[in-house]
Amino acid sequence: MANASQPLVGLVGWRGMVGSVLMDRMQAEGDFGLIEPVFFSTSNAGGKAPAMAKNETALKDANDIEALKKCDIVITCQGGDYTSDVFPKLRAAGWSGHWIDAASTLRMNDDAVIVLDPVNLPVIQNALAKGGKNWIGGNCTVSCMLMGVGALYKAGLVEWMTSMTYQAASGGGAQHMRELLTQFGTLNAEVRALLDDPKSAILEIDRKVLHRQQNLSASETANFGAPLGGSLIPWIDKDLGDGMSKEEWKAGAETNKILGQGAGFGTAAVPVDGFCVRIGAMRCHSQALTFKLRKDVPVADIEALIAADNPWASVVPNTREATLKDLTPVAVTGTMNIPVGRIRKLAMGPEYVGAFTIGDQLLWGAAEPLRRMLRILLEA
Ligand SMILES: NC(=O)C1=CN([C@@H]2O[C@H](COP(=O)(O)OP(=O)(O)OC[C@H]3O[C@@H](n4cnc5c(N)ncnc54)[C@H](OP(=O)(O)O)[C@@H]3O)[C@@H](O)[C@H]2O)C=CC1
Ligand SMILES: N[C@@H](CC(=O)OP(=O)(O)O)C(=O)O
Repeated sequence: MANASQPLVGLVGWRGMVGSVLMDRMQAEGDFGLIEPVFFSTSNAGGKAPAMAKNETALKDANDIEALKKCDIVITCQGGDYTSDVFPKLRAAGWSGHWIDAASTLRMNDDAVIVLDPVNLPVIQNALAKGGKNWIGGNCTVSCMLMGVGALYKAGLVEWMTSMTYQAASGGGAQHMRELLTQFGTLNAEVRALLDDPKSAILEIDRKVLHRQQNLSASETANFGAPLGGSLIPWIDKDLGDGMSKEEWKAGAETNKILGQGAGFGTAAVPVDGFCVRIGAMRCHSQALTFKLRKDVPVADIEALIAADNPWASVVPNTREATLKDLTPVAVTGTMNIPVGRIRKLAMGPEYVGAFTIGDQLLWGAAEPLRRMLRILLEA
C-alpha cells in the first residue's frame, strides 16, 4: 500500500525502448518505493498498468490533461511529438508540477535545464532555487561524452574540442536496431555457401556482398535510408542547411548549456564541433575526441582528473591489450561504465590531446539522467 504522502509521479512512454531502460533502473535503485506511480499510455488507456503500479492499476490516457494535472511530477520518454502536443496544453491549464523529459523539444528553452547531475549539479540546484520546473535529458552523445571527460571542462582546461562520433543504431529507435540486424542477416545469407567453403575467393564474397548492399530494397533500408550493415552513414538527424547536421550542432549547443556557459550565462562558450557518424553498433555511442587545452598538462594529470571526476568514468590504459578488453561497445553495453582511453598527446603540440570514450546511449545517454533528476526532486 502506498504512503498517501508520496508524490504522484506520472510515467509516460514507460514501455518504449528508453522507457523500459528507465523502468529497469528505477526498479534496481528502489525508486518506486518513494513514489506513487501513475502509468499513462497513448494507445491503451484503461489497460493494465505494469507490476510496479500501487493504487492506480489501470493505465491513464496520456493525452488527458486533467489526469496529468494531478501529478506532482511527470516523466516522459514518449518522444518529441508528444511533448510538443501535450506540454504546452498542460502548462496552459495551470499545471505547475515538474516535467522530466527525454525528448529534445524543450532542451534549449530558457526555462529548461539539460540535466546531467554528475556534471552540472550546481546548474540544476541554481535553477531549482529559482523555481525551475522543466528538466530535460541531453543528447545521448553529449551526455556520454561529458560523463567521461567533463572533468577537463570543469577544470577550465578546454580551449576547444572536436568530437568524431561512432553512433549506434539504437539512437534511431528500436526499428533501426532491427533493420541493422536484418541487413547483417541478409548479407550473411548472400554469401553463406561461399563462407562455408574455405577455398572460396574472398574477392568473390566481397563482390556479392557489395552487390547485395547496393540492391537492398526500400523496405530493407526504410529506417536508415541507406545500407548500414557493413557500411556507415556520416549524417545523423536533420540537415540544418549550412553544412551541419543537427546532431553536430547539438554537440556545441548542449555541451555549453549543460555546463552553464555561453549565451545567457556568465562564462564564454567553448567551441565544440565535429562529425556525427552512424555505425553498425547496437546501443553504445563511441567518440574520438581531440582537445586543444589552454596549457600543457601532463597525461598523468589528465588521467587523474578523469578518474576522480565521478564514480562511472574510468581511465583505460592506452595499450592495445587494455583497449581491446575494456574500450569497445561490447564491453560497455548494458553497464553504467564510461571508459575513457587512448589518452595521449597528439603530434600537433603539447596542448593537443586525443581520447576515445564510450557510453551506453540508453543508460547515461537517455534514461539515467532522468531517473537521477527524479531523485533530486524527491530529496529536495
Ligand atoms: N532512442 C534513443 O536513443 C533516444 C530517444 N530519446 C527520446 O525518447 C523518445 C522515445 O524513444 P524510444 O524509447 O526509442 O521510442 P519507442 O518507439 O521505443 O517508444 C515510444 C512509444 O511508442 C509506443 N509503442 C508503440 N509500439 C510499441 C511497441 N511495440 N513497443 C513499445 N512501445 C511501443 C509506446 O507508447 P504507448 O505505450 O503510449 O503506446 C512507447 O512509449 C524519442 O522519441 C526521443 O525523444 C532520447 C534519447 C535517446
Ligand atoms: N540523435 C540520437 C538519438 C537521440 O534521440 O538524440 P536526441 O535525444 O538529441 O534527439 C542518435 O540518433 O543517436
